[in-house]
Amino acid sequence: MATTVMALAEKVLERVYGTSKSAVSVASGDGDGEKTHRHTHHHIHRIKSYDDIDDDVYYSDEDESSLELIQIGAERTKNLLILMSDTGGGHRASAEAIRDAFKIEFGDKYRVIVKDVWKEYTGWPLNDMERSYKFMVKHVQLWKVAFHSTSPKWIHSSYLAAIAAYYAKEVEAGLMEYKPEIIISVHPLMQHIPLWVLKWQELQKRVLFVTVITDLNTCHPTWFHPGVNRCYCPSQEVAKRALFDGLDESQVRVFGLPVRPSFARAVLVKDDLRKELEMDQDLRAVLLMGGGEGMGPVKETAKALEEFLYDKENRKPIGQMVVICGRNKKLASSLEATEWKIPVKVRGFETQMEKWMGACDCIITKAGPGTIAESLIRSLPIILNDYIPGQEKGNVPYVVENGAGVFTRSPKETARIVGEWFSTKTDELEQTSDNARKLAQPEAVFDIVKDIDELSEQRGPLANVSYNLTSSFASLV
Ligand SMILES: CCCCCCCC/C=C\CCCCCCCC(=O)OC[C@H](CO[C@@H]1O[C@H](CO)[C@H](O)[C@H](O)[C@H]1O)OC(=O)CCCCCCC/C=C\CCCCCCCC
Ligand SMILES: O=c1ccn([C@@H]2O[C@H](COP(=O)(O)OP(=O)(O)O)[C@@H](O)[C@H]2O)c(=O)[nH]1
Repeated sequence: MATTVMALAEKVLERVYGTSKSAVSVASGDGDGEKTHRHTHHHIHRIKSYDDIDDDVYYSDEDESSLELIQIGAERTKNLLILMSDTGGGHRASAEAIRDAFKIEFGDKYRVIVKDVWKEYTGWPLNDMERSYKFMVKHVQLWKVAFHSTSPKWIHSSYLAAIAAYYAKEVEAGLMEYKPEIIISVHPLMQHIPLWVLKWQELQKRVLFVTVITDLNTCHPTWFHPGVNRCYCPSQEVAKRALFDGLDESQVRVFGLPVRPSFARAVLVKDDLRKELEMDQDLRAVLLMGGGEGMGPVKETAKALEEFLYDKENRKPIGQMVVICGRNKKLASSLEATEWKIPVKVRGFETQMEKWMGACDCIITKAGPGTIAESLIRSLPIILNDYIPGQEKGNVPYVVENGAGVFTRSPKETARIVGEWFSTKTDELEQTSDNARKLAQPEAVFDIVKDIDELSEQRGPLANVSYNLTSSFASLV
């Protein structure tokens, strides 16, 4: 069934593009006024941005139909496009981790661009995924049904083929804008359509396409596409699923979930961090958060913590709390307006998560894979207080069975555990922290970028071929 759908999808694309490839026009118009306008705009932007950022290459664009690239110098910067979407905060965090690791390891060898091609190049509903996703995860039953009902290959392939029929040209325009020699997808819905576009444009052999999975366990099968050059799995559990779903062993690598190098490489001293972040120097600290969107029972948990971290008899706090609300502004302003009996820091979206984690002694969070992987690197014992059905469900046993934390949905129970960790059960806190450290994979992002570089080097001169735009993307405009 799935093979039939794939074949159908290709037929759909063939229909979309028509019989002649020159019909795949970015700037020449296709009869659809609005779309043509959008394409033309992108094209102009593309030429501008390339001139702006590239010192080594020059483009001649007097005639848009014969875009040429003239290469100067032997070592040329390679274009690498990372496809992500802000559905949650984890995909962007992983994309940025990969971008930063490329910079650290390879300097200017790669020009890395992080893009949400759906948002920038397509229309509804794809360009509004963030909002739709937020709505769906708020109504968990809806998300549960959507997640599980789209798991069979033939179902999600059909949906994606239908979307491809409508938006493949736009996606292609998005890819063309950056002329990537390497594409990295860090999102479950960014394999199929870009790969179909590459295949149809006969670029599949020239452009390296890899997937970096950002779910630790029960991920959606859309992550697994047999057409990728590599599929980086963060855990053995995910690798097993990839093999089960038809990927070959040669395609699969297990290095861990990519976490920003600022977590892995920075030497952070708790006392210094607390001074910098204006926290109490002596009290143990708990970090409370709910992913990039500030989801889950954050407010209730903060209130319960206030009770359990306050010694009523001696009228003094036994701990302090940091609440990071992410993009949830309503939550932040509500917590900021509260008076607390213990020292509390309320923050919005923080860009230096490694510092806040480094300054604390344990963390309470929903089971987001990014936050979990980062907490492990900082050796933070984890209390998971929620999970999104489907992709995050498996993160709970991943943490609990490895002794790196506990799971409870009850704010009171959560606060009780923290209260004990900070008073009578400090040994348990230490032991859980040790277990977390053992599970951490701080070097994962570097292993991933080195492997991609190796793959790209193995292709050798092929990179030049793919950059010969007259024979690839440019021949299509
Ligand atoms: C026959 C029954 C029909 C049932 C109705 C289904 C209608 C289809 C509607 C929605 C599609 C749902 C897609 C499910 C696949 C999702 C795969 C997946 O794992 O997605 C996860 C990501 C979010 O990333 C995760 O975030 C977590 C934290 O929040 C965590 O960080 C984790 O690590 C991340 O992986 O979800 C998405 O990006 C999904 C966005 C869906 C928004 C839906 C908007 C509507 C857009 C398009 C409609 C058509 C979609 C077709 C999709 C095709 C098949 C899957
Ligand atoms: O204020 C914030 C809140 C969250 N994050 C990051 O957002 C990501 C959240 O990813 P996760 O997979 O945990 O959950 P999601 O937000 O995708 O649901 C992690 O890297 C966090 O460090 C951040 O940088 N600043």
